[in-house]
Amino acid sequence: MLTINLQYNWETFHADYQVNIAPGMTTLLGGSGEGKSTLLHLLGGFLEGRGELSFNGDSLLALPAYERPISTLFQSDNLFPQLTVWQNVAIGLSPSLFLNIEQQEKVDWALGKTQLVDKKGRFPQALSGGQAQRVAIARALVRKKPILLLDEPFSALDPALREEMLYLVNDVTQELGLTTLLISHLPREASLVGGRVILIEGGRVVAHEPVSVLDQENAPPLFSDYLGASHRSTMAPN
Ligand SMILES: Nc1ncnc2c1ncn2[C@@H]1O[C@H](COP(=O)(O)OP(=O)(O)OP(=O)(O)O)[C@@H](O)[C@H]1O
Repeated sequence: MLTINLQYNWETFHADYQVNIAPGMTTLLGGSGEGKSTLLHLLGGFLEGRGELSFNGDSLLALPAYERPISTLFQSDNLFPQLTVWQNVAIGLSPSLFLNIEQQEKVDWALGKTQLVDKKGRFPQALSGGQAQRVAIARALVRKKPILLLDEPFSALDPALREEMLYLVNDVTQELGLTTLLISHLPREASLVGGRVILIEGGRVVAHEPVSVLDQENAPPLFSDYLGASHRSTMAPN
């Protein structure tokens, strides 16, 4: 269980997040500027918050980002351009890139899981956007950190590929028992991956429900307000 009680002040924006997150998929929904990324950055250790943050009873707040049991995938810039696909994954296990046999097998396993075996000698500039994000997922997989944070990593991809990535994330979350948090602007992405949804407004967690509430005729009021707005925006061309 990920236990969050975190405060952070931007100049004019005061965030105060209180929520407990169980293993599995959780999608963070909310309008632009309501505080979704701030929460992910606090969890990842990229912003220094006050309060409490613990995972299965162990406090994480004093740990620097690289010592937290967390992998983060950003929208882009997840790869090292001078390293091959294989090396970009291997660096998740060893910064020196000297891997023992067991570690090499893990890299091959992650490349298999993300269907990149035939791309392992390529450099990032020779990959499509979807392939590049699969490499980033493969690296997160070999690190075997129990918490995975996804800050809209697939928003630049076309809808079909985005769906494929979300299925992959969901698969590995279930298979490895991860606690995965995904920021999305699209409620249907939450429905696609299942699990739970959190609604963020004004720097607070204002609702935390099973994803099925999104499909209900009468969703809880806060969600129906949000869905009213986002249903219109999802009608816009992609
Ligand atoms: N670098 C910054 N400097 C000052 N204020 C910031 C900064 N980043 C965010 N904020 C403030 O924090 C609020 C929440 O920002 P955040 O990026 O967490 O929202 P978000 O829900 O992820 O938005 P979006 O969906 O547009 O990415 C913003 O409305 C803004 O007031």
